[in-house]
Amino acid sequence: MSAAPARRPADLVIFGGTGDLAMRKLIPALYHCDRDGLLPSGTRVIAMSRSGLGDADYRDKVRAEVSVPGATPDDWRRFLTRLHHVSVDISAGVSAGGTNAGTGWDHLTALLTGGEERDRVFYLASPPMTFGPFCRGLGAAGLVTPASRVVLEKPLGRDLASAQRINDEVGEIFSESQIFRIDHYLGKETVQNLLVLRFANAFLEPIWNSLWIDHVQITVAETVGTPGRRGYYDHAGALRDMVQNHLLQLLCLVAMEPPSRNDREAIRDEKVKVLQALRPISGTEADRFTVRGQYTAGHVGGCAVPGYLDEPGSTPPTEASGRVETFAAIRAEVKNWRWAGVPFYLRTGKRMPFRHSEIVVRFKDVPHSIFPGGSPNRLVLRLQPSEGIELHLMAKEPGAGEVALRPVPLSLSFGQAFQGRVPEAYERLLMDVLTGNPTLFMRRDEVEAAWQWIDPILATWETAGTPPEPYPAGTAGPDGARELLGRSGRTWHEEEPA
Ligand SMILES: NC(=O)C1=CN([C@@H]2O[C@H](COP(=O)(O)OP(=O)(O)OC[C@H]3O[C@@H](n4cnc5c(N)ncnc54)[C@H](OP(=O)(O)O)[C@@H]3O)[C@@H](O)[C@H]2O)C=CC1
Ligand SMILES: O=C1O[C@H](COP(=O)(O)O)[C@@H](O)[C@H](O)[C@H]1O
Repeated sequence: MSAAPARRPADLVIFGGTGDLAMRKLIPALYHCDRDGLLPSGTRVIAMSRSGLGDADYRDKVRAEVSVPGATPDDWRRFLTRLHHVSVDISAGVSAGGTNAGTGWDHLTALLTGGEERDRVFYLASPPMTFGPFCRGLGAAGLVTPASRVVLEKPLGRDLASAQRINDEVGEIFSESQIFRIDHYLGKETVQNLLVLRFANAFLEPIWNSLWIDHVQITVAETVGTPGRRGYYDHAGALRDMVQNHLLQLLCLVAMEPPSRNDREAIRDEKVKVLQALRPISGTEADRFTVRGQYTAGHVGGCAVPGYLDEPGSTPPTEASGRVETFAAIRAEVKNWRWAGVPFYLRTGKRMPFRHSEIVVRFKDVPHSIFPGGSPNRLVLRLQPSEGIELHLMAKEPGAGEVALRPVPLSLSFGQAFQGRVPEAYERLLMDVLTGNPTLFMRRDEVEAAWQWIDPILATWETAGTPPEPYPAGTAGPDGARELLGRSGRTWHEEEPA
């Protein structure tokens, strides 16, 4: 495991500790950190929600709902003793000066201020509109010290204006160096490896530009739908949930200039420049260069699944549910010297036929072909389900007679090359927060530059008055996504010869 162990015990307060993110990702990641000996003794995880659970109820809930392959009873026992739960309703507010008896804030204060001194990390795994009130609550309760840190989950806000408002509200309580804006894609091994591939190998840089590269495809396809998440997803959609953050971060890492140092500010400076160079897409261009879809009933992995509108959710579908996109595809362009004229095709969707996330860099045709057939080289960076890199080269099919060409992949599988379990992104990132390393987190200007580009697309979609194109669950998205590339004679990677 590459993460550094924490040196001092900490209190990690997870606001939203009963939610989907906490139960599916954060708690399993913390379990692994604990099992790998990275959490000093005395480190506690304090979950917060309105649920009214006590410590014992919360531990039972975690044990019943969280599954960790290979977990042992002893490891569970030790880990569970670290868990606590505090009930609080953020909408009830908090008042300064200790008049919060019975609100949950007094309970949190007692937990954090009694006993040995620990680092304090506040992880906001709750809807973004609760971030400001929660930080105000912490400030009023006097719980923020100069060494405290706060982690903000994505998407930060719904648009540029709300992101700025939340950043301002959080900034009233925490300084920028205390704020860790998380995008868990930056904690994935292959994503970090992209920087190493580009900047620790000499051969790629000379061809990493519009002279050699025809286009780039970035795909994050999921088989999961959104059961139980309607309350969140109806107000988010794929553009806010996935493109504004994960896909744009991937695009930045592919397109950025070489930073002068492996240093958090140098890397973040280069990413911001890419976001600022994105060609704006609005009005009629949004119709030409973007596609949105919503899944209907279908089959995924041989099982029948309902459409988005029939997903069981905490709330019944509304008019907003009919307009929300579960699939988005965009033809983006980075307007600078290196990338002039190179389309970056971004695509993400729920209920796709396979879970696969990848970046495909498609090179240009050879300038003069002396063999029949053949196809351009492709560099494929696989993020999920297994992580690895493939370089598709042209090779001659064995045999006499006329030369026949076939693309053959040179493959590197991280699982095979590096023995042992590859840590989940959240393990790495949680340890970075606990040890105070912000390199893989987003700076305020990055998040806001991303919204600046997303906003006009959102505005066009919201005023369009047309619903997203339907696509059956288990298919590769609406027809429009194929047409987005097809207009230029290109095809999505999975439709090219293997
Ligand atoms: N789920 C995922 O895979 C990912 C989610 N995220 C982000 O994480 C955040 C949470 O998402 P998710 O876990 O899916 O959402 P959920 O709706 O599943 O969970 C929300 C959590 O916040 C608590 N909460 C909500 N409102 C209040 C309130 N007023 N006072 C106190 N507690 C409150 C809820 O508890 P209760 O209702 O009991 O009070 C619950 O614990 C979102 O910002 C999302 O974008 C980011 C990456 C991945
Ligand atoms: O941030 C989010 O990410 C998950 C997908 O994460 P992955 O690591 O499993 O690829 C997505 O399902 C969720 O909707 C979104 O909020």
